[in-house]
Amino acid sequence: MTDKDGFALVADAVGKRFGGLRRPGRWALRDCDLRLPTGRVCALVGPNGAGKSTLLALAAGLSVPTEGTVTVLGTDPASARTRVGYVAQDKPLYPQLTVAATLRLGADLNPERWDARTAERIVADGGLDPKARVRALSGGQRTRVALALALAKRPELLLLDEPMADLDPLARHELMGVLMSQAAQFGTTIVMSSHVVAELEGSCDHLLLLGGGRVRLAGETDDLLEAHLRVSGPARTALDGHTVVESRTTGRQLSALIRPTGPLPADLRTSTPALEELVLSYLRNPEAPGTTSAEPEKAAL
Ligand SMILES: Nc1ncnc2c1ncn2[C@@H]1O[C@H](COP(=O)(O)OP(=O)(O)OP(=O)(O)O)[C@@H](O)[C@H]1O
Repeated sequence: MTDKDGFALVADAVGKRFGGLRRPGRWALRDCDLRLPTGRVCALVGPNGAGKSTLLALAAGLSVPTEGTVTVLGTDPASARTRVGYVAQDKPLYPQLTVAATLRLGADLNPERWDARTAERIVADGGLDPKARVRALSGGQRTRVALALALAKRPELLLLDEPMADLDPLARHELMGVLMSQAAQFGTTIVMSSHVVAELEGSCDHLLLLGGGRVRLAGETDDLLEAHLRVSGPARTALDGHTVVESRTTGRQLSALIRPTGPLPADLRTSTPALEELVLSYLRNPEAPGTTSAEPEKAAL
């Protein structure tokens, strides 16, 4: 038993810097520590350039960290590759192949684990002609083929980089349902980056928010929501001692999103924020201190 058992994805002090030794670029990821328990559906959010794709590529074993270690399914990412499904942001496929030939290639590359029925059903549900060439498909149709390949592999960890970005609303709804049923049926861990937070609400039970290459929020969604409060009350109310993520005063009214660290002034009204509101507050306030474990502050209440 190691401290990494029970986790699908672990990052220990991971940093990634692009560029060569002579001209090193900026850090795309820095001091990244995270522990994602097995079986979770994790939303990976953050502004453009935050490091989401970089983290997913490291977990997929397509790139190596400059410092620190990434552990996937208890081993190094390259060794875990057959047990991991990865759909990159640009959904790379062979343009000259037909849809049917693409699925056959998936089956040939994954002889042990291939679930042909799942692949064929996902493609058929999108009304795709198996004889159509990939180059003739729309962006959303290509995404469907890429998701069919990744899901048919029956991965233990599924890494999806903005999988829903170019799907129409019905396709999003349907494929999100397919992902959720895969997670429920096989205990698949899913990490899914997205800019549409509302779409992740209700599906994701874990949240990872990156900002400027660092982890700002990480934990079970319910714990993170419980650790925060939306408060409103008289403008002069002092919030000293509490962690203020965002605060606004309009006339004589104060409204704020905080992580309380003890009892609050009696004249404040409080409510639990929605996930989208929580994420937007952190995105609007890049300097607000994050938390990677909701427990210590809750314990202080
Ligand atoms: N191959 C590369 N070479 C040089 N810099 C890179 C490379 N890939 C990413 N970066 C840089 O690393 C940082 C993180 O990029 P990354 O693509 O991981 O962000 P992201 O959170 O996925 O962004 P987005 O939401 O726009 O997709 C950015 O500053 C980016 O310019």
